[in-house]
Amino acid sequence: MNDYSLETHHDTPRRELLKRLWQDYLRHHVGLISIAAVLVVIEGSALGLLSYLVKPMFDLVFVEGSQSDVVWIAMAIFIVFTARAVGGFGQRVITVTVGLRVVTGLQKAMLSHLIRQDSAFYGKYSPGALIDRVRGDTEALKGFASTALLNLGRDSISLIALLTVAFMVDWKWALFALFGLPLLAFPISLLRRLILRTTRRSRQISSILSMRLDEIFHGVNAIKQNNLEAYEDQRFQKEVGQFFRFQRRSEIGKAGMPAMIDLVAGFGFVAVVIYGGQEIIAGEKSVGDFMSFFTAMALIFDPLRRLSNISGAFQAASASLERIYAVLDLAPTIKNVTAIQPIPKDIQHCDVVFDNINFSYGELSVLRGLTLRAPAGKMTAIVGASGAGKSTLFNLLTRLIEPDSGQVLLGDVSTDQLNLIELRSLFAVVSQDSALFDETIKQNILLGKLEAGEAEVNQAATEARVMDFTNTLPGGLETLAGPRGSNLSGGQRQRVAIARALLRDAPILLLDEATSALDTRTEKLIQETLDALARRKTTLVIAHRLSTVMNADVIYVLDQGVVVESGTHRELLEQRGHYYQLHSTFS
Ligand SMILES: Nc1ncnc2c1ncn2[C@@H]1O[C@H](COP(=O)(O)OP(=O)(O)OP(=O)(O)O)[C@@H](O)[C@H]1O
Repeated sequence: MNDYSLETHHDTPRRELLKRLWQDYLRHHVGLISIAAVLVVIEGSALGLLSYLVKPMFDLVFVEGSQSDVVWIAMAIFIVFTARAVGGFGQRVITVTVGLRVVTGLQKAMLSHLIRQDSAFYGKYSPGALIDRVRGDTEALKGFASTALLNLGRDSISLIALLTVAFMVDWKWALFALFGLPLLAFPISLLRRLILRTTRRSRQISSILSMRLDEIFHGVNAIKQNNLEAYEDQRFQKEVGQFFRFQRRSEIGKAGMPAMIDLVAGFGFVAVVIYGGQEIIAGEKSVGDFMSFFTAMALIFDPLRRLSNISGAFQAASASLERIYAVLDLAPTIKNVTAIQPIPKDIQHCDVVFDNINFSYGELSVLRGLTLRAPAGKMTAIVGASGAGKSTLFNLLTRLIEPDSGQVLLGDVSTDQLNLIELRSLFAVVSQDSALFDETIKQNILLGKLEAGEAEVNQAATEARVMDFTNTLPGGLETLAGPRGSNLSGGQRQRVAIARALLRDAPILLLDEATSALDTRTEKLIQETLDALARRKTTLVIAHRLSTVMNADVIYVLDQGVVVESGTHRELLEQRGHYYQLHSTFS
């Protein structure tokens, strides 16, 4: 049983995550990374060379006053700076490019993975929370990839070069300056744990915030009509407060690392000034020695601070990486079997059969041993009280969900033996939720058949009475439908969805309350089109308004997940049972 969990597994070693990231994404950019590595060496060594040049500058130029040495030292310093500029620029461009490619690659992979998840998964996670994973977590990773990795290469090389110079000048001074660093191991490991823990929590809360915003913006009218502004405000403020607290603790942890390095550096410097100062006074060391050493040490602590920062940034990034791989590791339950059966050639002559279906949403039993047959090329209606399980039948047919037991058949082939894409291409669906996108009305219709020509679109739009209202719009069919079709009325949205289904021209038509939002006149006109279509296609209709199903060849009445009656309109009325009661109530 798939529980569709996106919980992260904190016991997965973070090294494993990095290894996967390398194999899946970074490995492909190994050429660019190698060039960046060379540039890193150039940029990183420049600081070492610079501090090395301080010694001749002091001893030969400032102390001895040698004019001839000024020129080569100045030239050398210029070359060092130029090399550093070129290396730094090239390295940055490459690292940022690789970072962006990794992040956009992850975003693409996450979306194509998520879009193929079972629809039950979307019942568990809100759009806002998923948007936050795809955008927020990958962005968090990008911050690490492009700045931290950039520093990692350059600063490690700088550190090595500068340490070499410091030890070359005087190894004892160098040890004095650095003696406190090993003492930092323990507090730093504590800080790293703090950062990881707090970042994990702040990423979780960030998902909740995105979900909340998504709900608020989608439901803004309901919020206003129910005077819920203050309630939503307070709830959001409380959650933002939590986010603030965890994020701040994480940032404090990150800031703590370089601060500790600074503190230890201070003690080291004091020790060198006292000890080295004595040696210079005694004439054992030159001022140039001291200045060269001092420059190297002063320059060491900058990269060292940044490197210690990386460790914190890595902890933060790994919290996002865990969340990204939790998505990429999720496997859908509804997928193709290994031995796929071909779609029956005579699909238009195949009955649609639900054979002894049991289905439940978790604990809620929805269908209980339901059996019904929708004859090929005929119109079958399914009626019954709200919540009886009618729409669930359509979801089973299109394999958005799977039965707990029993079979859905097309002719004598079980739908779970067919290729999912081929199976779904057999249906044109108009559902209660006529999903429209923020594109033009025409583009929304075209989603039924992307390759359709102008004439086909116009015909579908005319038959679905879309033209009736687009003719009065300045943009006509090119008018934008707005986010989720919000620029159109409920009835207009339904007409666009019907036009899309007509254009699709699939062998099986599924209409779930397809005309419920239309005025009586338009409904009657569209009903004629749909009735004509139903004569050529296998059609299943769900409707509360019984007037729309009176002409159906067979009507099934559902009650609490089972078929309680079936027959034509006339036969069912004569039975004086459930259908008769429904009919009397609504007419
Ligand atoms: N995604 C879901 N998760 C959990 N329960 C669900 C889900 N979708 C539907 N249900 C439940 O399953 C039952 C059947 O729902 P279904 O949508 O099939 O009913 P219906 O007969 O089409 O109702 P209506 O006429 O109101 O559209 C209902 O009790 C509903 O609450």
